[in-house]
Amino acid sequence: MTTILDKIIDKKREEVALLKQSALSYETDRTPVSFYDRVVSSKTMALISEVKRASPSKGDINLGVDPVEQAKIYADNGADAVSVLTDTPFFKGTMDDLKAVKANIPIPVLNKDFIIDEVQIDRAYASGGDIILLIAAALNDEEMNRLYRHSKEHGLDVLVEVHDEAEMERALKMEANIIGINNRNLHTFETNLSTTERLLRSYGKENAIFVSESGIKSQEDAIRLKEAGAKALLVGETLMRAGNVAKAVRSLKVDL
Ligand SMILES: O=P(O)(O)OC[C@@H](O)[C@@H](O)c1c[nH]c2ccccc12
Repeated sequence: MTTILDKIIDKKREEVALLKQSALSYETDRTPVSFYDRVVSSKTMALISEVKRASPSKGDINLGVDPVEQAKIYADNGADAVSVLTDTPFFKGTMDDLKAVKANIPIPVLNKDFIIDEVQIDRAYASGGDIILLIAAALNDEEMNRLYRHSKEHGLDVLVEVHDEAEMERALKMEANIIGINNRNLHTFETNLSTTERLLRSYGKENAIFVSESGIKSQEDAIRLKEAGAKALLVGETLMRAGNVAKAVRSLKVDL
């Protein structure tokens, strides 16, 4: 069965091939801002708030958004990082969104994309990204390790995303220090917060920061995930649709 994730990755291979042909060189020298350090010393549950115009599961979410204005509201109201979706064909985001956001906020920025090659990491680094996403469901062990090391060589934090026990084992084996538990199954799009609860019952004592991702709507959800052992949340759609974004951000910042 070809799933949406397979389709996205196929398309991403074309994009990467073009990117390599364009032979841009991404030499820059900057020191990324650490999300890990910020979370380790935080007394509240950390919040990664996302700029997401559209998605394959929800269609158009908020096409009129100004990414910079949205990110500023996030940062001003206590978000610990801003995630910017940069995939264009499926999420209607761009690398320019990431650059613009980075230029306007002091907190770390996550380049949310389907990373399959070093060239994307170099581009993220040069564009101001501080955190890279590596999705276990889209990469084998060799790829994950290689891309993880490449990111670390640039001083980038890496969020390793898992959805089940087997992927969690792989993330722990490579000693990922930030592990995202995606409540959404990227093959079927089903979202269930009990995914975080189940995985943290088995692995919550392991030495990593656990981020619960997707499908988070309310302060009750945040508290439930805190009780499960998550130290951070990744929230997109709820914030992109909120009538009062500032208030929505503040309501998701709960004490640990
Ligand atoms: O909009 P939500 O349900 O709050 O989800 C945010 C984030 O977790 C989601 O965008 C996401 C998690 N992992 C991904 C991987 C690729 C693209 C998107 C994602």
